[in-house]
Amino acid sequence: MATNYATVTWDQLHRDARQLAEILIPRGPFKGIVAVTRGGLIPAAIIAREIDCRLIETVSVVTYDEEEQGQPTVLKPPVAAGDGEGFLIIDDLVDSGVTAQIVRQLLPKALFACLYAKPSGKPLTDLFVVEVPQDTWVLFPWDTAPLFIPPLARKGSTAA
Ligand SMILES: O=P(O)(O)OC[C@H]1O[C@H](OP(=O)(O)OP(=O)(O)O)[C@H](O)[C@@H]1O
Ligand SMILES: Nc1nc2[nH]cnc2c(=O)[nH]1
Ligand SMILES: [Mg+2]
Repeated sequence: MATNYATVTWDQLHRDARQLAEILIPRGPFKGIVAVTRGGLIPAAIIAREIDCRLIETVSVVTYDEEEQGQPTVLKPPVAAGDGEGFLIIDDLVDSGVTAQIVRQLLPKALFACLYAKPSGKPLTDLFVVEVPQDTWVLFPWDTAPLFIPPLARKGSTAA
């Protein structure tokens, strides 16, 4: 389990994805985007809109169950992207870098970009927006929901 948590809101994610799109434009144009599902799907959709790219392929890699890291499994290969030449790979984040390494092996000629990078995964990315400490678990907007919390003054009160 992580020691710390960092919550990313929809607004923040949108801003970070637009910032990544801005630094990607001079590296393009791209034939298409390969989104690493599931986490890369929403960032890829935002970036596709900004860089004006309509061809989206997916690669599905399952590595985590909740916060538990397991053996990575490729559920769907990115067949439409060939060896990756001219393609851009988008994921939400790199943590250990295992997922990025597998995707890079499948698409050796593609550019790999993500929004957030922890130190272990950083060397596996070509571009990212924000570095996150290794001991921090990023909570994406799709992982969370607003929750009622009682006012501080009522803390410890037995009243509902
Ligand atoms: O660098 P790593 O240690 O490999 O971790 C990063 C990967 O972990 C998460 O995916 P996850 O396996 O949880 O699947 P999901 O995207 O379908 O939620 C995240 O979306 C990255 O793809
Ligand atoms: N949501 C989420 N998924 C991950 N998969 C690997 N690391 C992380 C993380 O920090 N947050
Ligand atoms: Mg993922």
